[in-house]
Amino acid sequence: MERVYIFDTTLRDGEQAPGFSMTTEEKLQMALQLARLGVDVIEAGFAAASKGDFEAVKLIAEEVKGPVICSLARALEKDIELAAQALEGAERKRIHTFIATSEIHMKYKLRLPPEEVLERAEKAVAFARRFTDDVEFSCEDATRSQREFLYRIIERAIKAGATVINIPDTVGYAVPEEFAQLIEDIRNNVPNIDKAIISVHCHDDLGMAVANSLMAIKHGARQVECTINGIGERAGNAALEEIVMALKVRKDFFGGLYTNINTKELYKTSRLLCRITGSFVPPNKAVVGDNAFAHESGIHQHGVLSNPLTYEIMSPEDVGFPSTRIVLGKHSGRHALKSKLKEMGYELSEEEIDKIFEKFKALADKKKEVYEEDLEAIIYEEVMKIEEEEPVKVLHYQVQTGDKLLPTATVVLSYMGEERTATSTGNGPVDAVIKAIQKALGIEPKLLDFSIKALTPNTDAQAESRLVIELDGIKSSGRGVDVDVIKASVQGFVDALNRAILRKNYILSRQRVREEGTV
Ligand SMILES: CC(=O)SCCNC(=O)CCNC(=O)[C@H](O)C(C)(C)COP(=O)(O)OP(=O)(O)OC[C@H]1O[C@@H](n2cnc3c(N)ncnc32)[C@H](O)[C@@H]1OP(=O)(O)O
Ligand SMILES: CC(C)C(=O)C(=O)O
Ligand SMILES: [Mg+2]
Repeated sequence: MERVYIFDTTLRDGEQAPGFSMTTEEKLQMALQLARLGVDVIEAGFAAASKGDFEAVKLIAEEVKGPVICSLARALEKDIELAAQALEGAERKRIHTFIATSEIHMKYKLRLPPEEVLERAEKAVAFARRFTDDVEFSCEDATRSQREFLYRIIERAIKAGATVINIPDTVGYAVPEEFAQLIEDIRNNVPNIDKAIISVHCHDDLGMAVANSLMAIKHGARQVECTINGIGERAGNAALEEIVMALKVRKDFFGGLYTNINTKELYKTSRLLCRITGSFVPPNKAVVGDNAFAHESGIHQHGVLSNPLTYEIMSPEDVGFPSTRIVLGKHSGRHALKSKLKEMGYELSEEEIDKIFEKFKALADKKKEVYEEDLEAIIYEEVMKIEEEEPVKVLHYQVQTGDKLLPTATVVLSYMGEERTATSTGNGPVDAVIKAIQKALGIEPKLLDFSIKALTPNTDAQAESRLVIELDGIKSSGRGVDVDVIKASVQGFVDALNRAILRKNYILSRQRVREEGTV
């Protein structure tokens, strides 16, 4: 078994993408999570970039234990000195210095002849070695560089003391077979290559960053540079979660290679980054997207309900994803519907299910997803043939809140026609009003999920609340919409409560019928 080192550059290359800048505190929070995830190296930033980035690298170096902490630096003494200063407090530190090696970069960007680039690379590595014996050297734009020149600069960098040689596909130009050949060629043509670890750093401009990284690993690279959710310059870097899970799921193909990543932390890490940057991954994103373990079509749902392995090559638990999600929509079938109804507590005859299925399909043709509330409406109408009166009705509520006030709410509601009043405080206005409703009813349902979102991007937008609660073992969901977020939350909570109470009554009446043997 051979280890592949995971070098995370979310906080350096990832942060370079427009809209992904993080504050020092946010970078620290992310670095602590990366340490829990088990990455081997955290590239915490580019100390010479700004005072803020210097502070972030310094704070991470002092606070985060476990991984090697690294700072990027140009092949310049001033950059390397700043990197070394920022890293002083680290348990283990690495300086990562780089210079471009392609003709186009050397000619137009650096305006330096190749021999001068060779000299600078060598000097930079030797200078960095004064501060640490862990020095990484990158040949920027390696995939568009001349092979012979690459071999020479790598050899010189290793002689000068580089312990890791990174081969970046800076502009995402390579294709997997060609990139694998480049790694093979470096292994075969750089005489002292055995004294350094080969690393790769791929960009996704043509959507091949992960494929290129994996092929390089297959051909001898033992460090891979990547980012959470694949964030990074332009189209991004290779996604950490995809590389790690590919190595794990396809260990048959990758021949005994392993990483030290605790894959159960992957989803949490991805979501933390989304929350910090305010940028969410697309639903179809591999490994961590909302739909990565969701199934809407009937044939797939039937398969997954019988055995998840029919349509899932990894389990949601493996990556810390909440669970497989069976989504009811127009492509769903009877098996999924039956399973959902059972989960909701309804045990219905085949004839009843047929009726519900017909109505469900008709509804699904009109809307994207059919929720529990929609199914319940069909059940009440088609099976129970009742128009239930809502057991709980909020008649009036009042909330006091402010930056120097303890949020307090008073609620007047009716429960089965009986008027009740209660007052409660809470962490915020929504918490206070929900606690007051619970107090008035003398119940404490568990709040399993609560989200509130604006339906349009204006300050006067309608807010939509969605809640899932559990009352006496019965799970139910509710929804509320209003321009006032507190009112939308109250509506959603009461909606979920009413559904739970009605469902409980239904289950009890069915039980009674079964016990008495009458209809
Ligand atoms: C592929 C990559 O991801 S590389 C990393 C990219 N990341 C960043 O650039 C983020 C941080 N960067 C910054 O904050 C700024 O660019 C700084 C502070 C580093 C430099 O800012 P400035 O001094 O104003 O220079 P500016 O960014 O305009 O130009 C870059 C300079 O660095 C030089 N340079 C670029 N790469 C290197 C290198 N590896 N080694 C030495 N010099 C380099 C360029 O030739 C140019 O030099 P010049 O000013 O003599 O023309
Ligand atoms: C600094 C280097 C490693 C880089 O980010 C790139 O070449 O893409
Ligand atoms: Mg890069």
